[in-house]
Amino acid sequence: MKTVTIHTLRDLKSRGEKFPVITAYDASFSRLIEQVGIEVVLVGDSLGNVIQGQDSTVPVTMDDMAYHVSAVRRGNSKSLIIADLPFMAYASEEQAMMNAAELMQAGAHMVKLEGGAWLEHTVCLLAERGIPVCGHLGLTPQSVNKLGGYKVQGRDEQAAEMMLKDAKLLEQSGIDLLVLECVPAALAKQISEELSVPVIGIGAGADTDAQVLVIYDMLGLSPKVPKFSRNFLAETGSLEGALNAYAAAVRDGSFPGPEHGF
Ligand SMILES: Nc1nc(=O)c2c([nH]1)NC[C@@H]1CN(c3ccc(C(=O)N[C@@H](CCC(=O)O)C(=O)O)cc3)CN21
Ligand SMILES: CC(C)C(=O)C(=O)O
Ligand SMILES: [Mg+2]
Repeated sequence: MKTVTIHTLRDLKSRGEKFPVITAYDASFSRLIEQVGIEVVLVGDSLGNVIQGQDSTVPVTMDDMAYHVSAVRRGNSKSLIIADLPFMAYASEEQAMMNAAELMQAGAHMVKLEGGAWLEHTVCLLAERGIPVCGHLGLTPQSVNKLGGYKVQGRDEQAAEMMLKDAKLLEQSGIDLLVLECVPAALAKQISEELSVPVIGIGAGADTDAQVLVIYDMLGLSPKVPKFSRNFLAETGSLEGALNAYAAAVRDGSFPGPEHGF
């Protein structure tokens, strides 16, 4: 695999080629991900759940994120590395710039933040300063206490319109990628079609430009695997086989199936 940049991903979208994204938190999995040629690695704040055993991503700190980003970067010199800015690390524009800089200096190529219109100016500031940004709409787990649980978002017409508007505003502000989590497939399809930046889905149907899964979920290691995931280790019997099968299934459109969506 050639070194992946944001331009590689735009080219894939313009050619209609779907690409896989997967989370990693350490150098060993990150090396395997490079070996099988998965274009994008997300150092997700889901590490709160799967590494630390927390019941949400809210307890995850900047120190936690920087530690795992540096490990993932050391294991992989080809994939594009996205790092989640954790809970309250981008509450103000000043904090967003300081903390994004820290994750970029730890080895990330892009930062991700959860939210819509309120992030308009933050995204502009980061983009202007040379930091690529990934947006995240739909189920935004850092707001679980406000949302009242891990629930599908954008079900009624008003919420769907709002999400489309937020997506367009984030694109105008300068995001280079967008994650849509737990949204109805038809809405994710529409947003993917109307944006020129690649849209990555999780529990968002088959018609986004890319898919992402938490690596421990697709290896069957998580105690509570969300319904949008699939156990690729059980199907293949090796870590390398599981990652290869996931990448192939995303690229040929066979994952996700209708049973993985809302
Ligand atoms: N291991 C793990 N996997 C994830 O995908 C994940 C994390 N952790 N932590 C951060 C967020 C939280 N996420 C979650 C967690 C639970 C559900 C869940 O229970 N979903 C229900 C559907 C709810 C509904 O129907 O409204 C499901 O049955 O999958 C979804 C996303 C996704 N992210
Ligand atoms: C589930 C993905 C999109 C994420 O944000 C994470 O792993 O933290
Ligand atoms: Mg996250």
